[in-house]
Amino acid sequence: MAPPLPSSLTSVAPRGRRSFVVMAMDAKPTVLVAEKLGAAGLDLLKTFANVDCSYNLTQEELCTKISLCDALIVRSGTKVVGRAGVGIDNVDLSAATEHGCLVVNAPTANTVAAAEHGIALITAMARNVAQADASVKAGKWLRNKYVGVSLVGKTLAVMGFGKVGSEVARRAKGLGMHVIAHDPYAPADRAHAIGVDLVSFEEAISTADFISLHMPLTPATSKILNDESFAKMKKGVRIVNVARGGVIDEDALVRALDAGIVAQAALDVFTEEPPAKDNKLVLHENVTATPHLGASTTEAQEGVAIEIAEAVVGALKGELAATAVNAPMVPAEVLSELAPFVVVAEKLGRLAVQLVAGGSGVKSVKVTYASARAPDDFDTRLLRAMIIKGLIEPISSAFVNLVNADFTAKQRGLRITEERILLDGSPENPLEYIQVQIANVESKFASAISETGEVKVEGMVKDGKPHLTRVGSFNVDVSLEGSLILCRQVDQPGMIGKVGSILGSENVNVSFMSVGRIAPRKHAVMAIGVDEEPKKETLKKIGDIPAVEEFVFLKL
Ligand SMILES: NC(=O)C1=CN([C@@H]2O[C@H](COP(=O)(O)OP(=O)(O)OC[C@H]3O[C@@H](n4cnc5c(N)ncnc54)[C@H](O)[C@@H]3O)[C@@H](O)[C@H]2O)C=CC1
Ligand SMILES: O=C(O)C(=O)COP(=O)(O)O
Repeated sequence: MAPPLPSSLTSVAPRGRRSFVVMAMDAKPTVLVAEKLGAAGLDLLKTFANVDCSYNLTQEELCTKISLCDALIVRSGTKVVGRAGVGIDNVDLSAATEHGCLVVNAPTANTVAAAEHGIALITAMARNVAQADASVKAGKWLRNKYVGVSLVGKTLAVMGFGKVGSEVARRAKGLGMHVIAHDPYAPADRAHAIGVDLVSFEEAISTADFISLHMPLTPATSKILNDESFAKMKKGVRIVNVARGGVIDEDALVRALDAGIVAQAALDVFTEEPPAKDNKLVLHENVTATPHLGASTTEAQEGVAIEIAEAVVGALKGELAATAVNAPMVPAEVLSELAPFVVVAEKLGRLAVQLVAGGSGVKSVKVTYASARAPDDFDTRLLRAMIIKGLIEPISSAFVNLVNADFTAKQRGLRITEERILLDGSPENPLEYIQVQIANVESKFASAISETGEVKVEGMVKDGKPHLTRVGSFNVDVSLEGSLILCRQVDQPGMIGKVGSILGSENVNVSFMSVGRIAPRKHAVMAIGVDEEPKKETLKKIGDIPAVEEFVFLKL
């Protein structure tokens, strides 16, 4: 599991309301399990949370209950988040993302079960097992009617060479089938390693005796088997679907079955589940149907229950779930390495936006990462999300986290451009410094405007702590903790003492102080870290010191 991150990063509860997967660290969280989940997973959840198992809820009941819960676990029968299975097509991901709600799934524990069911359907279909069984039970003995076809030497096209598809391919090889696969995104060497050739869509569907579907349902795969594709298939082809009903145009399949293009189909999934009683496909004599049983083995359900329970508990504890569907996957090593920079990133965002006085709005932000690492070795998504959080939260009621940062920025018309500066030095350290610049704005603190006209702040990690190292064109060095007073003054002796004594007399503790200047006896910028927020009158006293030209108070 990934190490805990600062809770500001992983917390996915919109302010003032509880959410599906939320870090309510104060009380024991409540997990609503809305569909049947294996006992092992429930036990695991109970070690950490209150578990409410409420099945068959109406939409209204579900909505009422969700508002009181911290996490929700569903399977495929629910329209609404931890998905105890692979397919997340029953979760409105954009709505979840928009509300900063983390969606996690259990992507691996039912893979073998789904692959085994695919193989079961291929073999059962080839030998008419379901139809023959029904006829024997009806008192018939139709040995000639149910002559089947052999699998050995036949070509199987696996459409979607992912987790399930590759396991089906491996098993079909064991049955003596010639296996080809179509998957525009799968690495060819992974296919070659098990003796499978990756081919084009056209080649796969036109040369196969059996076609087995294992791709996710996406806009690109919706009804990918349709009248046009059936027309290109070998007469007598057999189709298996344990992926999602929507990848087949079901009316077109009925037509292809009636026309004899498709000899048989074996379907575990349907566009509408359960299908209507008079569904022509289900009732077709050459179709074998199962009620979405791909993941339904005792072993898979136990595995899925544990996988989702671990993911939900991890998310509730503030760990970034490795199986998060709508947040960038950040490997554990990268997470722990970047953790201190995550704080710098958020604080720089907060500082930069508080320095803005007006102008054409905060629209264009440039982030520069200076690192000795090659750009390919350095993933900035996490840092970018935190800068966005820092930029947006002080000026809005929005709650920004890793899940919804990019979305929220886009929605607010905030354009973030990223640049990397490749430094000489040791790539062991992921990052030297981060710089945040906001263009086309005026600043409350004129000295924060750089030579090129942007509000500019720069920070780095020193001794594991976040530091502000540059404001505008002034170098400073102040730890980014508590709050900050930035003050520009004429560079002359006694200034630190004067400001320090005003703060001291008002019982405001100074945690850090640093002065940066362009040249001796000209202008200097003093950065003062304070533990308490000074009263307005105290700040006014600082402003009234004759040598002080401008100052600003900033909350970190
Ligand atoms: N019937 C059941 O109970 C179960 C169904 N499933 C379903 O099986 C499907 C596959 O699951 P996994 O293998 O775990 O997913 P996966 O993500 O590991 O594999 C999907 C593969 O499809 C490929 N793909 C995407 N677009 C494609 C396209 N246009 N043409 C061809 N390939 C394309 C991807 O590159 C990927 O390799 C999913 O739809 C999942 O929901 C999974 C488990 C149980
Ligand atoms: O994991 C998947 O994608 C499945 O289709 C399994 O669905 P289920 O959890 O059995 O309702």
